[in-house]
Amino acid sequence: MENVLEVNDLKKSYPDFALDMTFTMKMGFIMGFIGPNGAGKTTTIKLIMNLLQRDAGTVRLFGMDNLENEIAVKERIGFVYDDNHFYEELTPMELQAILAPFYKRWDKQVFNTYLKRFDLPRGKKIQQFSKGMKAKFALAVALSHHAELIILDEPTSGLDPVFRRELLDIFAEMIEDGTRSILFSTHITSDLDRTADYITFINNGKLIFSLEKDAVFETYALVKGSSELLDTEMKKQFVGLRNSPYGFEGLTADADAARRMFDGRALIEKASLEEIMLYTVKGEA
Ligand SMILES: Nc1ncnc2c1ncn2[C@@H]1O[C@H](COP(=O)(O)OP(=O)(O)OP(=O)(O)O)[C@@H](O)[C@H]1O
Repeated sequence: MENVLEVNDLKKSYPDFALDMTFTMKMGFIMGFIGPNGAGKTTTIKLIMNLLQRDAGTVRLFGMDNLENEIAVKERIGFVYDDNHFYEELTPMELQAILAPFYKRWDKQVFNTYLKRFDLPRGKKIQQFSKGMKAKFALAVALSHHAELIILDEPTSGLDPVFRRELLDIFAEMIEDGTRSILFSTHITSDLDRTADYITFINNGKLIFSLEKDAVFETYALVKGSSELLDTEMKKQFVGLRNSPYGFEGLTADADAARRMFDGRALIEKASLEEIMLYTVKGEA
């Protein structure tokens, strides 16, 4: 299966932050890109889009180098970033007139269909749109040139649950025929439980994992038991541990090993993405 995106040893350093990232993404799926504030999600996305100069590494999009073939790859990407700056004094129709010539495959009919579907007034200035309307408008633009890869930096942040759900349903619809992929960053891990096929989790500029969602839940588990069960050797098996009213609660990154080790003496439960993120980042929930 073709990789739509290959990020290899991609590096970028700031005085107190260093990104070093490697992961791949297959065509036809939704990948959720998660990590706490400052993990490097926006930096990675900007490097993929060549909006930021990398220090080292490569990015391949549709099998092509993203720098050597910048125009060709961008033609095939729909991009929504967290603070889209459109000319706000323009209306959607006026903005279309400016944007369309930049894309070989701009499709006025598709754009109009999305404006209608998202209830966006064609003749109203964008500055008069609500936050949710602006998010939908950015999405309409990203979807109107037959992009095969949609990259969105926190598309659901600041949106109400109804709106978020609608957006996620649109994502699911978009990948149905297997010819499009979506990479979207978020803090809202519950959005991913429903929609994502793959989860890429980064922390402090480093990859923690990039896995199929089901594999994440098979790999990680929450273990709950009485404190006497824990010795120093046992403690080493945990990504993070905390005391609970009943003893201890901890996250393991090897659920099978924990089952063997505790052999029925502790409760082993499915960990949510939020718990995986909290324990990994803090060492405790
Ligand atoms: N221009 C810059 N100069 C110096 N440091 C920067 C710059 N841009 C980003 N950083 C640092 O890089 C790190 C990663 O930032 P980034 O915006 O990629 O994180 P993020 O995962 O998108 O965070 P958030 O979820 O808060 O949006 C942060 O520590 C940030 O301070």
